[in-house]
Amino acid sequence: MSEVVYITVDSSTPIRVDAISQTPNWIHPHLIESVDPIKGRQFRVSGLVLKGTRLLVDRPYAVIPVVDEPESNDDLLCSNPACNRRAIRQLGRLPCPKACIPDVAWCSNTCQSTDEYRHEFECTWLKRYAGPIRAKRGEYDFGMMWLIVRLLATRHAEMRNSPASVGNTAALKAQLWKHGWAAIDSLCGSVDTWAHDQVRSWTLLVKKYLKHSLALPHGLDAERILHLICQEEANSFGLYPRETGALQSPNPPVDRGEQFAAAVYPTASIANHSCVPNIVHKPDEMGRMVFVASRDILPGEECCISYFDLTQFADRDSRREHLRKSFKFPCQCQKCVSEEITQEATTLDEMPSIDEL
Ligand SMILES: C[S@@+](CC[C@H](N)C(=O)[O-])C[C@H]1O[C@@H](n2cnc3c(N)ncnc32)[C@H](O)[C@@H]1O
Repeated sequence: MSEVVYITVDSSTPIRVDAISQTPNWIHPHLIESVDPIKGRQFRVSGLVLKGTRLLVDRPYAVIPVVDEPESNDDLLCSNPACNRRAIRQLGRLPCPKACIPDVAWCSNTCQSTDEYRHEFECTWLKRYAGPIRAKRGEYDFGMMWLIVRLLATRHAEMRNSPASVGNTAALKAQLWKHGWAAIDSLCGSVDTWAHDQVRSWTLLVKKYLKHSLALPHGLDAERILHLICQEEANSFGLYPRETGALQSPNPPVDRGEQFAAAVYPTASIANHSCVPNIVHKPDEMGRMVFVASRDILPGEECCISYFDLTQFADRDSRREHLRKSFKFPCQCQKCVSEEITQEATTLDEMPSIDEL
């Protein structure tokens, strides 16, 4: 299949994300990983990358649909993680034979049978806990926990297919890019980042709903699952129909649309945030995260995405407030750092001099 997707960064120059094929993952040869002392891991480029160049196509390790009224909603994604396409009712989508929850569906018989082993892992848990969690804790906590269960379900399927890949740390260290569970295992995120009350609430959720049991046979201890929640919360992406990170949007600005899914990506999660990003990102029709350069990027430059819709939080104070509340880090991007320096210089200028005192 050869499909052309246009990502519009400004109305005059459409960026062409060319021929996204069926290849699973793709990383541009100039894209490298390095470490920043403040931000941690980051993407850089080792050579010039021109505007419009595709830099990354990354398959999700786990995805959940985020839709209202799943029974009638054609935005519901196929549960087979190798597919993730829309499961359209009129094209004969299939619900779970055990009727676990209406949010689970497959676009075809092939996808359903391919996904049988992985889905079996989540099915009993969903049937038993989805209703009570939704009723007692609400949709956000349910989605967060289901994403954790789906991460564990993919790990479960990965262990069956290639058990060595889950535990062979020496071999994994030799790889340039980590794959599979090893990549998820190395995601940033720790309990220290979160408020005490938040950690306590997650600890209770782990104890009540996510510990190793017959309904959830993951074999990991409660501390590791709590750490996985912290990793998921620091690294998951909302999936939206239009691109995130366009700086010069058309007038009037076009937002990125309604969220239809949430996902965790092994490689895309290395990207740090910038309020002046040089990458736009958008999921393709299979839920793979696609990064495209939104301007020319010079050798050695950091490549950043925007973690939120820049059309919604335009001024400095609303950006900072949103980052602090939703992402829990003080932004150290080029724009925020230079605004900080300007602010400090203005404050110094406004202070009375010694002669005036
Ligand atoms: C999705 S991860 C990005 C990769 C991460 N740097 C790592 O080491 O794996 C998000 C985390 O990176 C850090 N980060 C990302 N963008 C940042 C920014 N603009 N300023 C400071 N820290 C940032 C924060 O710790 C944030 O919670």
